Amino acid sequence: MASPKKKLQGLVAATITPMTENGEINFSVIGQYVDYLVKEQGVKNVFVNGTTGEGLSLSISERRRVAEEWVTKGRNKLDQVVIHVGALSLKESQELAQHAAEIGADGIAVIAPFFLKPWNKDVLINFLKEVAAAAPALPFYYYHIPALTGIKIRAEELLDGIQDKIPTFQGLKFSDTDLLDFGQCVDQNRQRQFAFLFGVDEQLLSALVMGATGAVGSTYNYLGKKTNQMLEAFEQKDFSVALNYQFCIQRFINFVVKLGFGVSQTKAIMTLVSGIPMGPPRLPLQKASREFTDNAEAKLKSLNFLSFTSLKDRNLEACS
Ligand SMILES: CC(=O)N[C@@H]([C@@H](O)[C@H](O)[C@H](O)CO)[C@@H](O)CC(=O)C(=O)O
Repeated sequence: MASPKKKLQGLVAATITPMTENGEINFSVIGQYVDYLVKEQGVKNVFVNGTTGEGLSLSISERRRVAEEWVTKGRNKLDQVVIHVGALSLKESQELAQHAAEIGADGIAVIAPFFLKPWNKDVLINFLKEVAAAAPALPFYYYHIPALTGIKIRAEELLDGIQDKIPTFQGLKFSDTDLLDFGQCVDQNRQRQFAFLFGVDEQLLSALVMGATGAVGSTYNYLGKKTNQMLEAFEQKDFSVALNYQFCIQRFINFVVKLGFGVSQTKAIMTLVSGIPMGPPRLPLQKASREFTDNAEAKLKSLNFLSFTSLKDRNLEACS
């Protein structure tokens, strides 16, 4: 059985794949990106080539190179680099899993194949098992994101007996709002040392109450520091302070969701906050509009998530 150096916990940034204006991957900024996450956001774990990283829009060779760059640039800086290796083709998924092991990644994650779909839990487990077997020394995480895959098999059901089939199974990345399902995953597996990583950033506090051991998300790229303050307050059992942080984060996410929020907009916000050019997304996604970026910038400033340019910008919704 795979035994990770230590359990994956705390915040995990779902990394963006930086691109140039002509649509090529901009590998040259990944080193700077690692330093930014560690030094400015206090985030030392990354989840590479997932939804935010447009993993399914990259070629297999691009995915391999992106994974290599994160592992190389993250060495001695990041705690864990988990590579998402899910694909529609089992063979491609296995190739990526094996590659992740070869380059020294700390874990692999897999989504359910979503075109020709597994029609029940056993079929899905069989698919995951075959992928996991290609990297038998790496911790394996199931990436549950039913709104995007369309696979509605409950995570609770999937976890039932999963280690008998997949001995390297180490945890769940749960990107869904069904807290009954999430809570039952935790409750029914209390004797096991699984990582329960929540993936809906705006609801993380509720998931912590349910027993989440960590979180993977897009906003930890630029709101990692604020979210870490929430985690600390929760640890200290200072629940009203933790709630204030969550509400503050929600105010921003709620604002951008109303404008239309997704991977493209995450790229624009991260460029704005970090100063590292993330570039446009790849088709079929469209670049975020100038109007979106201007509005997001004003909101970030008013919430105190970005430094003020002048005192008159201040207002009362600022979060401390
Ligand atoms: C659908 C989606 O992209 N969800 C994000 C969240 O971090 C999301 O952006 C955030 O909760 C804001 O809604 C993550 O769960 C995705 C993720 O972890 C990934 O990129 O693999």
